Amino acid sequence: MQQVLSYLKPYRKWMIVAWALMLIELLVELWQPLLMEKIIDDGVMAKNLSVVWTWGAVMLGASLLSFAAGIANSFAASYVGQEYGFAIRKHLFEKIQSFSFANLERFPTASLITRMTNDVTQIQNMVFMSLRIALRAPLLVVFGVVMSFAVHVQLALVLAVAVPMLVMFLLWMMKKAVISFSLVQQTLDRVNSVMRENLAGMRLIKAWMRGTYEQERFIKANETLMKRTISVLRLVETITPVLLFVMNMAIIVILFIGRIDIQAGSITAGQVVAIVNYTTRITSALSMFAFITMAFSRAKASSGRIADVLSVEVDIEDDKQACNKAVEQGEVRFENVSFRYPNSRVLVLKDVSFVVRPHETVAILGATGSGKSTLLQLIPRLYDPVDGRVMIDGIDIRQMKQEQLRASIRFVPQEVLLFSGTIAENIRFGNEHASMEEMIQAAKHAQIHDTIMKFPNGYETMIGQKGVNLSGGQKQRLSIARALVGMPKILLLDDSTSALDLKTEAKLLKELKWYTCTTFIVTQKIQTAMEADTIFLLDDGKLLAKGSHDELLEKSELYRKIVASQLGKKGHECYDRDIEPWQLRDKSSKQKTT
Ligand SMILES: Nc1ncnc2c1ncn2[C@@H]1O[C@H](COP(=O)(O)OP(=O)(O)OP(=O)(O)O)[C@@H](O)[C@H]1O
Repeated sequence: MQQVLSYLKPYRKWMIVAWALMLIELLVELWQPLLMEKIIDDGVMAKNLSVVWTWGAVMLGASLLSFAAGIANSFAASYVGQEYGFAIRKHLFEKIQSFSFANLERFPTASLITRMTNDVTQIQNMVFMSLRIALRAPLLVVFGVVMSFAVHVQLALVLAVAVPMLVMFLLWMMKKAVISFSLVQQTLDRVNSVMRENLAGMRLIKAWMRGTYEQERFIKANETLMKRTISVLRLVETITPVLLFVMNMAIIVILFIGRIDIQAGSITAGQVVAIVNYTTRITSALSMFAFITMAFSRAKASSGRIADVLSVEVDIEDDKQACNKAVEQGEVRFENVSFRYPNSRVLVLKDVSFVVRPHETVAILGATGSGKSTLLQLIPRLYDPVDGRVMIDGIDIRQMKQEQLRASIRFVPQEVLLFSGTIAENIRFGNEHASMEEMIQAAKHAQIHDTIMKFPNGYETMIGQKGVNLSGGQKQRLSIARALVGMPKILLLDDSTSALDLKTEAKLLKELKWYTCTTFIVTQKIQTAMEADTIFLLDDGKLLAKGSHDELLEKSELYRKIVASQLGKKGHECYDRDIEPWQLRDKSSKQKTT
């Protein structure tokens, strides 16, 4: 809570103003029963109309002052609440942006969204309440009892018994409510997560007719949320009836004793009315506790969840002495690199060592799950190895500024992610300063320019969320264009040409030679690998073999098997470099069918 509340510091002045206004309201409220006492005893009972008029006017003026202070306090409280919410959301967003992949994996996306929206709103509400009623209510209770003693000690004793009992009861309820509200919040996360998965996978759900299953999943999550919310509301809703019962009993006792004392002449009617008035004001202040309890319990649960995000130690940060040098050559060296994902004990890369010279093209082949994507992700330092080191241009990348490192690398992940916006905006995501010519050039090299020109609005064509209105191959080529426009020193293509036909892919790979960058291409296709200068053969996280196509045919049994399984030919026949790779596939498939 303390960490989250520390963001209130810049609004201290406004908070003081709000509390000062609240104090004016409180003072008027505490003064009013005394004014009533005066009007009743010196005016009504003494039949002195001028006292009634004079003190009635004072009471009216005090009420107007309290009303104005209340409105001004509301404005100040809303201002602080909104500004504070804005600041926390901003800090949360910045913190999440600084997360490494490993940090991100700790929090489900839906949970981060709930924390940034619903949890921040809960804290905002608490701040508003703290400035508006949360402090006023307890002060009113304490000073209400004190003032009652000032009016009449014997009658005030009734309040001195009832109020502490109720306060104890409220504290006990608050403790229980905090636990229940944190459960509600977790269930809300679950509902958000089911909804998010459902919306993201709607096409698959419809195509596979899994609507009923999804509906049941949602109903289950929604039902749990409803039940938990009802149970916590029931808890909180018992507060007001208990409160009213005890305070009404207190009023009956005060009136009973008051009647006897009036007859005995030890108290005036005005004093009894004043004490009853304090009692009703204390009751209303205590009943605010139900709302305050609710708001504080929710805010406590929410602040814990927000603090969880804010206090995450970002595990990939720039070293203080990190060099601020851009990548110049693009030489990539792995020295005995081993890696396991933070949430796993299994080594995914095992003692991998290699050097890739600047401007060389490397194809990475290997079975699914052999660690190809993982190897690529270590180059822009999305994760740090558990052993060994990754070096670029002779510098350990942990000694480089991440901004410099990543500015020179363009990573095209396996799963294409496009943003809603125009095609031009999506390509410029790779280089916001790219001119139209540079953009077209990148699109041409990525073999997507002609397709774009066929769209009625060309480069201004709007792309739907995640590129829904594009084919798989179009999306892949667009994401490659986006990488090329950044003129990278190191280009990482993670199976990014899998949806392309062999002819288009071969053209694209040829155009890549125009770029003076070191290129890593993860692929499952032997024809793609054959285009590279060097092929890495990964097997179960180990770099089993490396070399050119010819060298691997000679020295690797596994490579020969892959070649034979894909091309339907004996390895040595693939030496025939007059045949374009896509022709090789066509030829082999024809052979198979004849
Ligand atoms: N974020 C992660 N957390 C834990 N384990 C992971 C994570 N990502 C991948 N793995 C595991 O690491 C291993 C290597 O995965 P990787 O994605 O690098 O394989 P790959 O060779 O690229 O596979 P594919 O060809 O299917 O894409 C797999 O066993 C996978 O289950």
